Amino acid sequence: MNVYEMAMTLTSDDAKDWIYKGEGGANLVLGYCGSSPFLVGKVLRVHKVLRGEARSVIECKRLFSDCEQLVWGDIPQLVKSTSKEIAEQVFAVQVMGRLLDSKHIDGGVPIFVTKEFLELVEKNVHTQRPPCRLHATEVDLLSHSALLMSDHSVFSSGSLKDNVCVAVEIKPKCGFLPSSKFIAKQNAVKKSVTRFRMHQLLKFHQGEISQPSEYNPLDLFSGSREQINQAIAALFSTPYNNFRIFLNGTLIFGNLDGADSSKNTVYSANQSGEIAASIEDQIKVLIQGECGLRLASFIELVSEAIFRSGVLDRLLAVQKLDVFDIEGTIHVYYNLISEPCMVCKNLGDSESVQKYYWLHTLSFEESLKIVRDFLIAATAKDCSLMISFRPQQKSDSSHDFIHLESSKQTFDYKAYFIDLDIKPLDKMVHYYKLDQNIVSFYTQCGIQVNNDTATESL
Ligand SMILES: O=P(O)(O)O[C@@H]1[C@@H](OP(=O)(O)O)[C@H](OP(=O)(O)O)[C@H](O)[C@H](OP(=O)(O)O)[C@H]1OP(=O)(O)O
Ligand SMILES: Nc1ncnc2c1ncn2[C@@H]1O[C@H](COP(=O)(O)OP(=O)(O)OP(=O)(O)O)[C@@H](O)[C@H]1O
Ligand SMILES: [Zn+2]
Repeated sequence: MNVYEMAMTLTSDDAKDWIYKGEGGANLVLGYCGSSPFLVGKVLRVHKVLRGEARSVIECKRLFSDCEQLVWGDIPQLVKSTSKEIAEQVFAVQVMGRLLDSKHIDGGVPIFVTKEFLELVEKNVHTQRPPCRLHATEVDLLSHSALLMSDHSVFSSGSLKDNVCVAVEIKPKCGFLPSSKFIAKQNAVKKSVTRFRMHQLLKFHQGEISQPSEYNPLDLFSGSREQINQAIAALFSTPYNNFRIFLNGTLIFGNLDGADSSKNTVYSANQSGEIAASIEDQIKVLIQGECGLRLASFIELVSEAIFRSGVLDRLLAVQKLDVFDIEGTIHVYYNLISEPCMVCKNLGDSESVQKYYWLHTLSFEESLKIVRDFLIAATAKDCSLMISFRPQQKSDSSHDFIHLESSKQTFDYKAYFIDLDIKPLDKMVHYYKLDQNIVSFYTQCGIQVNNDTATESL
């Protein structure tokens, strides 16, 4: 059955029931505030386009290029998708769901939306959109559909009234150090300093953030309770677009936009104290205990959920499908598009030429697999994890749960990945250039590198 057949159409009359929830670079996310039982506890993910991007270009653009049809050819439903929303749903469920465990995936349901609905919604949320996002992007009024998903910032999407829920959203980014032999000698630092750390320093230099994040993805993915705890504590200090907390679906910590303002979210000692006190106060509906201890208990709860669920172990395994690193995969990409390799063209020494030559001898089938795995890994490096908690309800013990000794309470929890979008093949050159910029900035700055907690002299 076509997914649209069981769905519905949102028209101008429905627009008033959809409120601003958040947005990233590519999508605007709306929360439902109406009373339709089918929609309570749902969010709507609406596509955006770059402001001013020629409509005719978008209209003509096919969903998948010829080469992408080959890359994803063994998932017929994906390449035959008739809308971006269907492609997103199929990719999330059939590709990412199989790798990450379908229990943590919500593909959503594509539903029809009229142009008038999109226009009205865009107008209604206008004042809440962060200026930088508003300036750069607008709702794609030519979309005929949007993705309806469960709101993972609440525990149970059916009835919001019945219980208290605190949820965290974490964008963990890449959790391992690459070891590919195709990493050039001058870029060897990539094997000892995380991409996240180096990118933070570049963003700081470019004025995008006011201080590099204290968060270290290696801690979060370490599998050690103590290090996971450290990672969560660091996310509290510098949340940027990597960390948010919601109370009953409303943001209480971090920023909605995931863009400039959140990238500038650095708290002074005073502010940190005030914010910690405010969070302490707000989470008392979930966590019992003395004031001053509840936040630490909450961090312990989040860490324990990550530790016990193993959800990041799976994510890490998917990220590691990027075996060759972009420095190897970029050559293979040129095999696929049947164009002369722009990287080999600029190689100086014959040793490197020989090293990369091997990649150009791979068969088309082998090249397809390498690039495909790289793109899947790219999605896994950019997705977010939402974990929602509620006090355990005796009547319903079917959920995963955690007993927290510090507050002597038991909590149900659920973990879902969001933003499992397919990455376009034509982003490969961008990936290569950005990687080279990140690493060359780091090395040129004369940073003393011994390990990931290197002494930096910026
Ligand atoms: O390249 P990165 O690591 O900066 O990741 C981009 C993200 O930046 P950030 O996490 O802030 O560093 C970026 O996030 P922001 O827009 O900066 O919040 C997007 O997630 C982007 O993906 P897409 O182009 O929307 O599909 C992301 O692009 P991809 O690399 O995942 O394609
Ligand atoms: N199913 C959901 N439940 C609750 N909140 C959600 C859900 N999906 C998205 N959100 C909120 O909306 C924000 C933007 O969503 P999303 O990350 O999907 O946008 P995007 O444009 O694809 O992001 P990116 O810039 O990373 O590509 C998220 O950070 C999250 O706070
Ligand atoms: Zn090459």
